[in-house]
Amino acid sequence: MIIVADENMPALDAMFGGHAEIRTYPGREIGPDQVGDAEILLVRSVTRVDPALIEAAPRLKFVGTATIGFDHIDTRALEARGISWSNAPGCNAEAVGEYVLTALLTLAERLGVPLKGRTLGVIGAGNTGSATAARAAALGMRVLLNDPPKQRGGDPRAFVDLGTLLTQSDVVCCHVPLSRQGADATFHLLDAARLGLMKANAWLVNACRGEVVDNGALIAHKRTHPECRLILDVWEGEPNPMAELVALAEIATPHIAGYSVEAKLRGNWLLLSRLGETLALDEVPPLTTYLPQAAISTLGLSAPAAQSDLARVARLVYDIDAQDRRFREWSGQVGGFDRQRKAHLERREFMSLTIVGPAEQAALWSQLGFNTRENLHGTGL
Ligand SMILES: NC(=O)C1=CN([C@@H]2O[C@H](COP(=O)(O)OP(=O)(O)OC[C@H]3O[C@@H](n4cnc5c(N)ncnc54)[C@H](O)[C@@H]3O)[C@@H](O)[C@H]2O)C=CC1
Ligand SMILES: O=C(O)C(=O)[C@H](O)COP(=O)(O)O
Repeated sequence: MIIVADENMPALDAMFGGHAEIRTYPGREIGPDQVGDAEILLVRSVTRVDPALIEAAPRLKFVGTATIGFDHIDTRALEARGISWSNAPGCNAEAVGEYVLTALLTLAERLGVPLKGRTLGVIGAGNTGSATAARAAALGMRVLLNDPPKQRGGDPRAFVDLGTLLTQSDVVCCHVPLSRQGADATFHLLDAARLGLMKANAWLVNACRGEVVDNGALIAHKRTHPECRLILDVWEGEPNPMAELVALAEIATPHIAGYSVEAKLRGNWLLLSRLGETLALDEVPPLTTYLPQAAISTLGLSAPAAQSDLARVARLVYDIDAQDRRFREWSGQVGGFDRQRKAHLERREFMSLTIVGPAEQAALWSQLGFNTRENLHGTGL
């Protein structure tokens, strides 16, 4: 069995090595010339699985993308050839929720504002949107959800229309897939007119796909609404984002909101689970088999944490300021965006850190995603 895979997928040998021959390439370079005898193709979001690639792979049985988004895959062309495919739903939901939470806490600290009592609007209440919503609610934020497909499907949560969300939210977070057709198409969902509905000092977070927000219109909006704050992880025209927009963002990162160690391994592992029969696996080892020990695993708190303490702890796990600085240093250099992604700061999920602290805040830490156990003495470690 021959597997062609993106070289940026971790633990490929540990997971698939015993069952197949693995050939790896940089994701953007996987094309017709690399897949001639591939039976399984494992990719991430930067490989375009289009008709030309599919035609060049006569032995292809399965395409797996270790991501949630699959706008880079021509699923109709695969289905027409009878090739099965899978994405990895939910693999990076916690990572994205934690990225957004860390970014919000960091920006709030810079501006000296409380988050509690503010309204956060989530556009797209699926896995990543729900993970973000849960953390915002734990901070005491009022959460609004907009998701017409889920609302039509009978999801019992309370939803609002997009106009209501945009006019009422202090923070607007985008968590939709990129789609270009149909009633729910998201390409330029936030165009000039919709950006104009936001409060003048609203914060906008885009951690889904750059093209969901009209980046040119966003630049114009920010120029006329300097109080608006931007947290941007994704960009139109990746890997060449508009330098002007990078400079206007408060927090700018190179499409790594979903890049925790756990999320990347989970994405591969979900594909391994899908391939059990094809690879004749007796069993799929649990994900923990592949997880390294976190460098810092326990943190003791001697007093209830204020918002500034939450920010410090979040950044102990993931130093988003450092990621932002690095991105700006490299921004504009040829190949800089992809180099930044490859050399992104290693980041564990909050669950890798056990918080030992006052009992009254155990529920808060747990809702934010951390591991918790009560401080038995009530006064610290
Ligand atoms: N920056 C990063 O590293 C990451 C980016 N993403 C992006 O975020 C997207 C969302 O990820 P998940 O939450 O895991 O996907 P999901 O499929 O669980 O949720 C997406 C939600 O958006 C809703 N939706 C679709 N069209 C909509 C519209 N027009 N308006 C409002 N809601 C709409 C869907 O009904 C669904 O509930 C992915 O498709 C991917 O493009 C995901 C993970 C990491
Ligand atoms: O899951 C998704 O969808 C994402 O956006 C990925 O986290 C992006 O990572 P790469 O696939 O581009 O490495």
